[in-house]
Amino acid sequence: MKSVLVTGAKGQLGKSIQKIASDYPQLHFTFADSKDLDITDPKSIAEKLSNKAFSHCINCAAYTNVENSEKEPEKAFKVNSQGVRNLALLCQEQQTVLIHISTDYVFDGEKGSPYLVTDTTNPINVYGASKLEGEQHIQNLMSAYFIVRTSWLYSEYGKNFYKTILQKAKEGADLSVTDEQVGCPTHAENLARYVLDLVVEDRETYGIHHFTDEESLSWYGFAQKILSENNLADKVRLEKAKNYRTFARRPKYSVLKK
Ligand SMILES: NC(=O)C1=CN([C@@H]2O[C@H](COP(=O)(O)OP(=O)(O)OC[C@H]3O[C@@H](n4cnc5c(N)ncnc54)[C@H](OP(=O)(O)O)[C@@H]3O)[C@@H](O)[C@H]2O)C=CC1
Ligand SMILES: Cc1cn([C@H]2C[C@H](O)[C@@H](COP(=O)(O)OP(=O)(O)O[C@H]3O[C@@H](C)C(=O)[C@@H](O)[C@H]3O)O2)c(=O)[nH]c1=O
Repeated sequence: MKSVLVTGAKGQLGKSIQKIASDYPQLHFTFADSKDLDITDPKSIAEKLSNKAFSHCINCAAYTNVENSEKEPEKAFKVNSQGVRNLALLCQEQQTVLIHISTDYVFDGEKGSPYLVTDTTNPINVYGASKLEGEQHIQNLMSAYFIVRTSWLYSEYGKNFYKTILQKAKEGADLSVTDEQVGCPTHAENLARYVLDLVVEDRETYGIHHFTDEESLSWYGFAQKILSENNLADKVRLEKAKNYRTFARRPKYSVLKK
């Protein structure tokens, strides 16, 4: 039986994997949150990853606060770059296949058409730069790995754009949302199924992969969809924001091509 370690298990992807784990009875799961396993601490990783206990490790641990990453870049790099390096070293030593999740924000958004896995990266914010460094450590240190880039994750768990918009709408706030960035919102459960299928199917197509849901939208378009799915479209005022103020720059167009 394949044995799968899931790090960052209390984040939205980690929880989505836990939700569907019973659909994969052929896999044995160990879920580790940041207290059980801190990827910035090599000793903490080695306590779990020893004696070749795991065939696969799905790394859901990350520093995902895009705005705070600009203010505290060292925190983003510590987890998304150094932490991932620690994990890659141990996985390589233990012959554990690493399935690592990365982001559309490794691209600058200037291409204007969907990004291929072979396209040049050029992050324009700290979070994207830290995630790119994480990817590079894995590529340099490992032979059996999947780097799965995805985008605009949402789910019932954690903090995400879907929940923020819904919350604001339910409070009766007027909404002002940018239409200046386009990407593919992706339900975390669909990504969870994709990564678990990678494990089950024993694929050895190692390297970088892109996985997103199909529809590309602006954040404004996504907000429209969220309101209409929740029968709130007639009840809330939604306007297109021009120059919505943020600390971090974000790619204008970050659709990923599978
Ligand atoms: N959210 C999104 O829109 C997107 C996310 N991604 C990537 O997908 C992956 C999953 O994202 P998502 O589930 O949304 O992220 P979340 O922020 O919901 O979860 C991340 C988890 O990582 C944990 N964590 C943070 N630091 C450490 C550490 N040092 N050691 C162990 N665990 C740690 C956090 O725990 P705690 O809260 O206890 O610190 C948290 O539970 C990440 O790699 C992210 O970069 C890619 C594209 C889009
Ligand atoms: C909440 C809100 C956001 N916005 C804008 C700000 C920003 O430009 C855009 C998205 O906002 P957020 O800050 O919610 O999303 P952001 O944190 O940028 O989301 C990103 O997270 C990381 C982890 C990823 O890897 C990316 O794929 C992407 O999902 O929408 C509005 O215009 N109006 C609003 O009311």
